[in-house]
Amino acid sequence: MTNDNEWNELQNTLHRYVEGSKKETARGRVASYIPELAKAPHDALGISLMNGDGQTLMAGDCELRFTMQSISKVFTFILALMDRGEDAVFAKVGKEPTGDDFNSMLKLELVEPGIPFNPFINAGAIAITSMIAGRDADEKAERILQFLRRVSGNSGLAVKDEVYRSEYETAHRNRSLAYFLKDNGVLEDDVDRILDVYFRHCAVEVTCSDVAKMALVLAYGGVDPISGERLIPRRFVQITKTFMITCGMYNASGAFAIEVGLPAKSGVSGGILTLVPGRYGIGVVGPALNRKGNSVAGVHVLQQLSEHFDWSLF
Ligand SMILES: NC(=O)CC[C@H](N)C(=O)O
Repeated sequence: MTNDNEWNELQNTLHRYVEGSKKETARGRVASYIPELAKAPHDALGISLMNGDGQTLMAGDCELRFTMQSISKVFTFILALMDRGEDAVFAKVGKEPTGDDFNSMLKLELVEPGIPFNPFINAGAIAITSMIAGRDADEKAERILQFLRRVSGNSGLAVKDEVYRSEYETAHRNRSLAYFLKDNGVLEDDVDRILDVYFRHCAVEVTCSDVAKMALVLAYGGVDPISGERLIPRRFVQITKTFMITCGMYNASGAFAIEVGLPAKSGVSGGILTLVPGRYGIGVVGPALNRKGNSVAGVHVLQQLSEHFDWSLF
């Protein structure tokens, strides 16, 4: 299928696929361990898909606003690589999946030298946040926000205060992880300051189209295909997309690689960032999650689309 034909067919079928996957939301539950997230609509499902000409297709509840949560980890990781370089980053986080839940601390104690297995589990992302350059928490958070605005092309992106506060007040597990990391010598700064920046970047509010645009830059190897500007070094995009395949859907990454076969990153607000290399950036939202913390209907619709359009890389 040529890309034009595929785009036309997507235009004709996207609504049908989203409608067909909506009933899957009944099999999931909206995250409530961050109390503010529990307010999200249980039965929503939306998708936005952007091509290299900047054309966008949208279907379902794509106007829904949600916080990035773990999707932000993709970009803090890239920013840490850009700030510190590969060697410094990989001195503090590993390159392997864990097979454990995203907020697990099991392997930090069990496996020497006690550094997080990868940058996309919570422990790894907290370590990465501590590497972002900046004089203080405000400057670090601001640099992350500016980077997200740049990649999304949306200068209006901002932190949703209610979600930030809600997580700040209830993140006992993340605090335990952070103190454990501090004790293992992984964190460079004060625990509370690092967590403050971490909660802020998790609480950046977006729509599916913002996520699709961010994904598009990764789909084009770090170049914004609309402006032609290189935003991220190619090597760092390659590393990031590899992690998206092996760890992006947490301990469901293997199943996702088999069923969908695309680099992806999910968040507990129900968002998924994924991409078809050299073609599309895709943003999905469906707040009802499966047991592993991934959008149940979001994964379903991507599975259907990948099968229909033969998108799997494998
Ligand atoms: N899986 C996620 O999206 C987790 C992000 C969330 N802010 C947390 O730290 O728990």
